[in-house]
Amino acid sequence: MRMVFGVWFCFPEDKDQEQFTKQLVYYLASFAGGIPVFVLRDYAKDTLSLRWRSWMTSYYMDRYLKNRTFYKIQSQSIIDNPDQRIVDDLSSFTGTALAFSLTLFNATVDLISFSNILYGIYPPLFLVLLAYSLGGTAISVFLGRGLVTLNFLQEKKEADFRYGLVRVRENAESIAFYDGEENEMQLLLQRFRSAFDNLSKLLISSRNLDFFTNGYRYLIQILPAAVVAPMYFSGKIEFGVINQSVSAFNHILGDFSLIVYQFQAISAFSAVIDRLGEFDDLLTSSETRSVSESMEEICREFCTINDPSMSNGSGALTRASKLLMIEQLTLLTPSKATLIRDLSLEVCEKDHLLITGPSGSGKTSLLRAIAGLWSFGRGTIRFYDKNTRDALPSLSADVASPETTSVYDPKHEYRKLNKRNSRGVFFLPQKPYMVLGTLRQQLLYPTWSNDPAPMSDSDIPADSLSFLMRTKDMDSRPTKPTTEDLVQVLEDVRLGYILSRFDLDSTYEWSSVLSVGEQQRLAFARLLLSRPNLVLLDESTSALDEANEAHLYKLIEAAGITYVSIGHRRTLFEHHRSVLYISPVEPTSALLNWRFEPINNESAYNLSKQ
Ligand SMILES: Nc1ncnc2c1ncn2[C@@H]1O[C@H](COP(=O)(O)OP(=O)(O)OP(=O)(O)O)[C@@H](O)[C@H]1O
Repeated sequence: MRMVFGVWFCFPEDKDQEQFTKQLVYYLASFAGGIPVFVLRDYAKDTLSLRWRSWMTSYYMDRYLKNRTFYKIQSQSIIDNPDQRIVDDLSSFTGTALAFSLTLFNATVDLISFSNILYGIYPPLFLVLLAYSLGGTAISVFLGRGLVTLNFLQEKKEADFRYGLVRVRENAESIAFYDGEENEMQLLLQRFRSAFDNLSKLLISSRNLDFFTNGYRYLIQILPAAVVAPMYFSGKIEFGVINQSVSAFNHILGDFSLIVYQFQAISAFSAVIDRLGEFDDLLTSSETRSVSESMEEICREFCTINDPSMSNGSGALTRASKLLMIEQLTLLTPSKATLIRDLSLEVCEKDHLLITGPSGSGKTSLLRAIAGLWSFGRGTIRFYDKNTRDALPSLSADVASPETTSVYDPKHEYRKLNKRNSRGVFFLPQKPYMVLGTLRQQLLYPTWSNDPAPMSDSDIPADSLSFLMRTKDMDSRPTKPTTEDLVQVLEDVRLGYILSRFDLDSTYEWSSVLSVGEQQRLAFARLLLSRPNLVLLDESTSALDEANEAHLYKLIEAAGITYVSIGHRRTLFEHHRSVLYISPVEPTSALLNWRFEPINNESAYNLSKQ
């Protein structure tokens, strides 16, 4: 704005008052017209930036959460702080990219307008200015070359420090029990110091660059007056032309020196682009790998068998009741040590299996492989979905896999469906996971979200962004449990009493306000609501007393859910039909390190003694 009005409003040196008044009116009129234009331009820029950021955030989150990329990044420590890249980097990328584009556009318009003026007054001045700014740009790029790396590191270190503080918040109770404040303080200070040291280096580099930038900016200021003044004294030009040339010179200098003046902002922007580029490459490679799933050495297959096959004699019936088959499965650690060798087994309906063995023998890794979270090894894991949509008692859910197409192929009995997950299988991890939200949301997780009934397009507010209004795929969701169902299931898992303390719709930090045993019972409540065909339980009752453990196992058995549990407790044997005992692999032996046995009182006793 200053740029536009500054040149128009100058005093006429011949004391022509009429001309002065005319210019004053022009000035005020442009001022009145210009203000809304400039304010609305900034508003439009910020709104566009916000919308762009919203779209990019939703796009990146989608890819981050797809194909379990978030899990791979975390478990293999592939890149640092993906959360910071999604929150801060995307925000500054969209904001800065638009601001730079606008600055570039303004500079181009400015350059075109003022080049004519300056070139008309004295062409060599224009050429000197061009040479000066090109030289200045080259020197500032040379002096500031380390700034991109320093900015990159600064982003990382700040994010590491913030993550350290988040971990203290998340693990407040454990830290308080350990009296670990001093250690935490040291660890956090170490992270902060690292950010501080890097920032100090960044400030020194910026200061050095500033010496040059300021010298560059002010050294040349005298040039236009020095060159043009002799022309005025010799009467070749009028007095106002000196002002005009100085002003035009400064404008063109600013336009040509965009890189010099904005170097620090540009280097910070480059660091953001580097971090986002790294993240984007990782997400793309994860997507490509999931497309070529057949390349994975541990092959997971999902098969659907049609109901008609169940009536084709007893053989077909046996086959139809199969839920899970593992063939020749060898599990390795990332460092290629063998955990489990050539495991083959099958789990049929109601054939509840207990997996046991010493700590570190690979039980959880086996469950991870079944869930598709562990890819080190080889072999086949096959899930069967009988498509028995109405075979289970209907508390509230219909769990037959909605993603599969029921296909009966008489030649092969089943067909590979190449999908990553099946709604017929549910996993309860060792550590109960409580989502952020209400008690109702805890219970509905992960099958339903707490959104209201299906939204039609007309329900979506006109100004909302469609990509932020995501709901779960309606067709694939079983019927949502009612409030009565939720209360009933809490009673079933003996958690009814918490309703006197918390409302179903109250929000708390549930992992802090519920005991671990209560959280485990809540996880069973989720399971009962979802009613899968098969559940894999990883020490999911470890925090419970024996009476509650027995009660929960009876509940899921009565609900028709087949379960595979990992556990060490002797009491677990009575709830299972067979046991898989895994022992640590002997590096020098080629023998199998597992044993599969039906459970009877004697074997239960012997195995529990090992
Ligand atoms: N992400 C990983 N990277 C490297 N090694 C791992 C990883 N996860 C597990 N391991 C190793 O694999 C081995 C088996 O781990 P796993 O968690 O399957 O044991 P587990 O039998 O379930 O033990 P526990 O009974 O103590 O829970 C362990 O030695 C463990 O250190």
